[in-house]
Amino acid sequence: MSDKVAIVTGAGQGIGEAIAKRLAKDGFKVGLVGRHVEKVDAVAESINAEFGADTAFAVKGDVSKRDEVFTAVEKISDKFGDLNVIVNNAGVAPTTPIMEVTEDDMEWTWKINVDGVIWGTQAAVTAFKKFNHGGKIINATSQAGVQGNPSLTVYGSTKFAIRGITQTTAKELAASNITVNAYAPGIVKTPMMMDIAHEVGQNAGKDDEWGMAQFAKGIALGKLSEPEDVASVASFLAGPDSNYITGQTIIVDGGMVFN
Ligand SMILES: NC(=O)c1ccc[n+]([C@@H]2O[C@H](COP(=O)([O-])OP(=O)(O)OC[C@H]3O[C@@H](n4cnc5c(N)ncnc54)[C@H](O)[C@@H]3O)[C@@H](O)[C@H]2O)c1
Ligand SMILES: CC(=O)[C@H](C)O
Repeated sequence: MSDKVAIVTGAGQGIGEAIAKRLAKDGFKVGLVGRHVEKVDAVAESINAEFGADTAFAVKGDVSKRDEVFTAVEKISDKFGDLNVIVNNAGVAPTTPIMEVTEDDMEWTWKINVDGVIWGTQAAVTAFKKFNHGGKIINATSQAGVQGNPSLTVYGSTKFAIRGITQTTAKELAASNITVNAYAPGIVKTPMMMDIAHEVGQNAGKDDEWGMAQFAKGIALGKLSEPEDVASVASFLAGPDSNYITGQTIIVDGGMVFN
């Protein structure tokens, strides 16, 4: 059981929702941050119904905007009186065949996926120091940040970048008793992945199932993961058993953990 406080960004659906629910089950107070406040409110309500009122608290915030991230972290840490873990989960994944990449694709995707990790890290470290203790930073990369995926150059470049940020910040923050790690899911059944499968299928004149198969066959087990599989790794990284692990990326593929 934990009496600690965690924040999860992009917690309105998919992997972020699963992580928020798992950390609540682990005993955390959970702050949920999302662009669409009605979605994170709904997840917070379901968590409070299951784990007790005031377990979860939702705040609107766009992770690409530094001020909104700091405001969200301040609101949540003020509400619960502490902060111990942040999960920089929010992300977007446009399908971008290399010859179709635009400047907007690059700016939009990097501002959310990469800037969002930087702002979440800065805001969390600011809170850890305010409460005079260390903490844990957990970033969302991807198998697409470990191996190149065709049609995902822009997205994949952000996920490779997040692995690098995880390593650099882990070294910078170790002296402050702050660990930084990342989870790298394989192919997980979420709206993001369904959208990619649809786009890839459409681009090839095929159906969504064909599009999904283009990714699953490239993954070690060729199996799809559930958001809860990823949440189990986030639970480990948020808990005390991972206190001496930092700068690492844990691959979650087909419901199994690889490294
Ligand atoms: N689904 C997969 O197969 C898969 C695999 C590997 C990695 N990932 C990563 O896991 C994370 C979650 O993915 P998912 O599949 O649950 O995605 P999803 O699209 O289903 O959910 C992402 C959530 O993030 C939110 N979000 C997007 N931009 C935001 C912003 N600017 N500010 C705040 N919230 C924002 C969305 O509203 C959504 O609720 C992402 O970082 C993704 O790159 C997903
Ligand atoms: C294709 C993939 O790995 C996800 C979206 O990160």
